[in-house]
Order: sequence, then C-alpha cells, then structure tokens
Amino acid sequence: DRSKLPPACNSMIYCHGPLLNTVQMAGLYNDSKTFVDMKIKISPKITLEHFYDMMSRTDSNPTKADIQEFVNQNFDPEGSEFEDWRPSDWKHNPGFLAKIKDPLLHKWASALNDLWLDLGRKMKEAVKESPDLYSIIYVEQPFIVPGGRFREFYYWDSYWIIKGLLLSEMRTTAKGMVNNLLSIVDRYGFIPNGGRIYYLMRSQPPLLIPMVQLLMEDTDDLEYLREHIHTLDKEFDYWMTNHTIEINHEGKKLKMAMYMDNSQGPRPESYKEDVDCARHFDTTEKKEELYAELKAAAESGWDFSSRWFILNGTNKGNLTNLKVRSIIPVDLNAILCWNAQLMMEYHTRLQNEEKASYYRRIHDDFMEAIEELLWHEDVGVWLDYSLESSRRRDYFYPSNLSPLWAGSYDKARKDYFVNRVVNYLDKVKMDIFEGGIPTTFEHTGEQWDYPNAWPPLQYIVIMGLANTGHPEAMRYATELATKWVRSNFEVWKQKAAMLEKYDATILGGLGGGGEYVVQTGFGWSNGVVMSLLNRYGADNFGTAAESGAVYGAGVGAGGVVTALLVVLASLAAGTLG
Ligand SMILES: OC[C@H]1O[C@H](O[C@H]2O[C@H](CO)[C@@H](O)[C@H](O)[C@H]2O)[C@H](O)[C@@H](O)[C@@H]1O
Repeated sequence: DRSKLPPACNSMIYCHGPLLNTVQMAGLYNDSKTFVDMKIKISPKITLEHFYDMMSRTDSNPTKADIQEFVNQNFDPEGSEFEDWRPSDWKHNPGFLAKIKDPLLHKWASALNDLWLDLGRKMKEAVKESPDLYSIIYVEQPFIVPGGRFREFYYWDSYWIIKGLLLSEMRTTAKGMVNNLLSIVDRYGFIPNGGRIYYLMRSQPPLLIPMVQLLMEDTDDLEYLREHIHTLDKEFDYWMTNHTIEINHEGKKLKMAMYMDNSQGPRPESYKEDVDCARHFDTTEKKEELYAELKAAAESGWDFSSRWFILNGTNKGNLTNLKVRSIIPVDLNAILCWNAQLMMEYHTRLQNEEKASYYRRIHDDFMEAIEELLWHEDVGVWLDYSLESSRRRDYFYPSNLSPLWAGSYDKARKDYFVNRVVNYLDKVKMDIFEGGIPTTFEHTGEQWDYPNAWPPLQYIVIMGLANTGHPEAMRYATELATKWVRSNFEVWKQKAAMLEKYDATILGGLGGGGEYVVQTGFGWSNGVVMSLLNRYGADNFGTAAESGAVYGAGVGAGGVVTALLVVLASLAAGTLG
C-alpha cells in the first residue's frame, strides 16, 4: 500500500502539495525543473499564505497569468544559491596536457581543462543560514556540476568529474567533492540522486567508494581513509539494507541488488511529465505504481530506457510499461561487488580483520550470484534478469559488460570470460557504429535508448576491455576510444561545446530525445574524454612504427593516437563529412 509512504521530501513547496501541483501543472517553463530550483523570497510560510490568498481570490481557478505573477512575486530565479567562485587549485597547464603532442588535440584538452572554471559552483553563506528558502542541499565545499539544467551535484556523474579533476591536478576540488558526499552520508544515511531535497528519496549508482579509491590512487592517504571508513560502511549498508532481495535460483539462495523507490507522488522536478504519463492509469494505486517505476528508473541513472520496459516478456512498449523494480540489473550488482572488494581492501589496510572478512563474504556472494544468475556462456556476456518471467533479458546494453570494468568476475578464468565477451561484441556488430557505443538497439525516443551514446557507458566498456590486458579486448577498447574521441572532437569543432550525450550512429552526431533538450557543459563528458586522451593520447605518440597505421585495421596499443592523427589530418584536408 503506497498511500502510507512519505513524499519525496517534507517541503510543501518543493516536493508535494497543492502549491507544487498548481505551479507545475500550469507549465510555466519549458523545463519543469526550473520552478523547483527557484529560491523562496521571504519564507515558506508566507509563500504558502500568498498561494492560498491567490487561490481564494481566483475561486481556486487561477489563470496561467495569475500563477506566473504569484511565482514572480514569491520566488527568485533558479541559480540564486551560488556566488562567483574560481577554483583556487585550477592550473592553466596541468601535466597531462604535455602528453598530447598533436596541436589540435592538445588545444582541445586545454579547453576542457578551462571548462572546470565554468562548471564550478560555491554556495552562498545564506544557504547555510536559511536552508528552507532553497531546494539545494547545503554542502561546505565548492563542487563541479554537470552543466545546463543540472545545477547541483549528481551522484554517479561525480565519479567521472573527479577523474577529470585529478587529471587537471585539482586535488582540493576533487577531495572537496568527496568530502561533500561523505558529509551527506553522515547527515542523511545515503547519497541522493543529486544535491536537491526533491532527490532525497532515491539514490544513483553507488560510486562513492570507487571515488575514494580514485583519491587513494592519487595520494594514498591512509589517515583520510581511517577518518572516513565508517561513513563508507554506512553507505554500503544503505545499499545492502534497502536495495537487495533474495532469489531462489536452481536450489540456491542468491542475494541480488536492484533499483527501488519508497516514496509517494510524481518526481517534483518532472511533475507535469509524470502526471501526464499517469493519465493512462485509472486508479490512484496504479498511478503511484507508475511514479515508483519512474523514480526507480531515475535511480538507475538510465532515465528513461527500453532497458526497463517489460511488455509481454519483451523490451517493447513505452513509459507505462516501466518495470525497473522487476529487473535485476547487471551494472548495479557488478558495482556493489566492486564496492565490497574495495571495502575489504580498505579494512585490511586499516587492520580491521573482522570487517575485512565481513566484506570478503559479501564480495564472494556477489561474485557467485553474478555468475550464477547473470552470466550466460551461450550468449557470451552478462544479462539483466527479469523477476517477472524468471528469465534473462537477452538485449544488448553496454552495461552487460560492466563486470569487466568492476572486476566482478573470476580472474582465474579471465581468458574464458574475455574471449566470450569479445565474440559477443563481434556478434552484436559493435564495429558498425561511427560515433560510439549505442545505449540500446531500441529506437523509442527515450534518452537512454538508440541512437544515443552516453559518456559513462563508453568509459565502462572501454576501460573494462582495456584493463583485461587481453590483446583482442584491448584492440576493441582502442577502436571504441578512437571513435568516441573523434566524435566528441567533431562536435567540439562545430559547436565549441561538450554535450551530455551524443549520437552513436553519426561521427559528430548530437544526442537527443527524452524529456529535456540535450545539455551542454558537461561534467562527465569532459572527464571521460580527458581520461581517454590521457590513457591513449600519449603512448608511442607519432612514432615512426605507427605512422602508417590505419584506423580500424587492427590498431595496437597506442594506435588510437595514430588513428586520431590520421583522422585529424583528413579533417584538416576536408576529406571527412
Ligand atoms: O530531470 C530529469 C532527470 O534528470 C536527471 O537525469 C539525467 O541527468 C543526470 C545528470 O547528468 C544523470 O545522472 C542521469 O543519468 C540522467 O538520466 C536526474 O538524475 C533524474 O533523477 C531526473 O529525474
């Protein structure tokens, strides 16, 4: 019975109630998120009084103009919570740039480094003093936002942003972002989807523990780890307590993780979209079930995608067929298995033997469950699992390869797994896409579907393959990295912008679809390209041995650089479209 569940948050302005309903359903702004990001001018109490005054003045039937006037009089524009800030650790010329010898790529990487200056945000002291005037969740340290409509931190985006920041040698900003997330776990017991109160009833793919690992790889500060290990325990517990179920599979009990939702009502930031979608259902109960699916999909980071549709056992349908809460996702389980591995390593280093064994058991259980339930020798990859049909969902998603990235497979049988996965990529014809790896093969118009290609998914597949050290897999990784960098660079040349998502089918194609227009900025996109330029951009750069290599013709380690050079030369000569 969902009628007893709490709303997204307690605020009668930002999360639930008649004011939110009236303003959001009036459709005052192109983007529903605009209103819930505005600042209350005087106080929530007075704002509500003014709202009820307007309602009684208009016989509870205000026109759009009445509502607009009410909003103008009671709210300041979105973005009012920030002051000007220039990161004190920003450098004009971080070391990794020197590795990129090609002048065009070097210039681009340097421009990406400059973008942190645009994407940095620091909250005003006023937010700390009067938090109830804002939807933003106050954090002490300045941070980097994704960009565009995303004016707050996002949980899983922050992983790739921090990767980029560390390459830019912005260690204080990177650590500040992790510290903010740690403080949020201390305050709320988990990390919300993003840094707004309306995200407080759901999370996003759990990458805090891997973010701490990024800091550890950079500075190996054991005291820092000791100071925060309990907070990391708490974050891990949140997932194990609130996001796992037990499945009986061929006589075995397997504990598996999934995305969920335990709140009432539509997403406040996409209120109208959700209410309109729920019109397809006739009862409050069914509408609430849909809202729960929409929020669980947002928690997965894949909002929205045919990956979560179940219609007569297939992945066809539309948003009304969302069944996120009936699907065991490969990526979440792989990431939690990796989290457990890292926690085991951290506790071992801190000499907490009991804790280390506790995490070892969890890790081993995940390893077993992932192989038992999600790995399929005949397909050659891991697949999501449907609880509705008790069957695998045999569809292509980049997340099918996430165990390679997360290291959640038996390394003693690495050759077996990697050979099968490489065959799988051949089978799904991954080489035909010019602009990157598509999110799915379904053309639904949703943003996490064909033909969109998302930066984190490119990274997960490329690094997953590259880190195996297996020659065939590394060659695939190199080719995929080349395509991604080429395509992002092509868009950069045309628009001088980095996008949130791209089109996998076109070199230089823009992403689209979904409920808002493609955003620029863009945190994780910058982090991913910087990582790829760093990893591939320097090796054997321009050596005579590779200068003859042709893109796609079996490039070896470092061949991506040659490939990029070939492409750039062709672009300069105007021989590519
Ligand atoms: O407002 C709609 C949805 O927007 C966010 O999702 C998308 O952007 C995020 C930030 O880049 C990204 O983390 C997510 O994967 C994207 O789908 C937000 O996270 C959703 O909760 C929200 O409903």
